[in-house]
Amino acid sequence: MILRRPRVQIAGISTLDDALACERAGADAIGFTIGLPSGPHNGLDEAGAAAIIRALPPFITPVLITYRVTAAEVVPMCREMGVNQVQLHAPADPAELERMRAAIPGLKLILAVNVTGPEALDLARERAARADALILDTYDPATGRHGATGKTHDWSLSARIVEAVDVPVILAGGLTPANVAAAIRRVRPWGVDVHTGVERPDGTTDHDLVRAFIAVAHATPVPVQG
Ligand SMILES: O=C(O)c1ccccc1N[C@@H]1O[C@H](COP(=O)(O)O)[C@@H](O)[C@H]1O
Repeated sequence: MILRRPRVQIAGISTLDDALACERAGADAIGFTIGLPSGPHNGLDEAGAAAIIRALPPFITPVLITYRVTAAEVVPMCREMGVNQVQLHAPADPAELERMRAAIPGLKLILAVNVTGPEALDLARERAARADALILDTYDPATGRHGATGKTHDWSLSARIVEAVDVPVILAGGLTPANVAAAIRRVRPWGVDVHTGVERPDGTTDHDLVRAFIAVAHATPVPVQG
């Protein structure tokens, strides 16, 4: 059995200092949340994200995380930010996904699946057919929200989704330095992603938590599928 370390994304990054701290800690990707119903995260817009991305060193991937789902909205955001990896957190029409692919060379589409129950399996299979990767996140019925809930979901369902689809699966939702090893061992995802679990109560990114999260994730290898 071939083992390798899971990929790690840190989401909700809004300053160059935080982005460089994630890179130094070994993050593979940095998620910039733009186009959310709740408005800019820490005031970050496309221009601010573009300035951070231009200042990054090589070998770390910037990702646009958004609820926007039309090519008319997403393509200009990608071009302004200089990204070709997009994480969509709302259902997108297949034709819109194709328009995005036609407009952004080398586009990687990461489609979110909210693991609300067994019905998530069929939804995951359906979305995997149009995605380059899936991200499994938590839906919080108390707020009607998903994304940055800081809450975990049923990892046994996430593990079943990993087994059921042929695309990389990223586990998200309530991960922290304290639970990420157990999550990786239970779900065996291609990667993990965290926002709330590495933030301070004031919403700023805690570099010590970032370093701890990445160190634990890297110390918990996963079997290579296929
Ligand atoms: O990060 C956000 O602010 C966000 C907002 C809306 C949709 C998705 C968002 N981010 C994604 O949510 C996961 C889980 O967040 P958490 O770790 O439970 O706080 C995060 O990893 C992002 O991919």
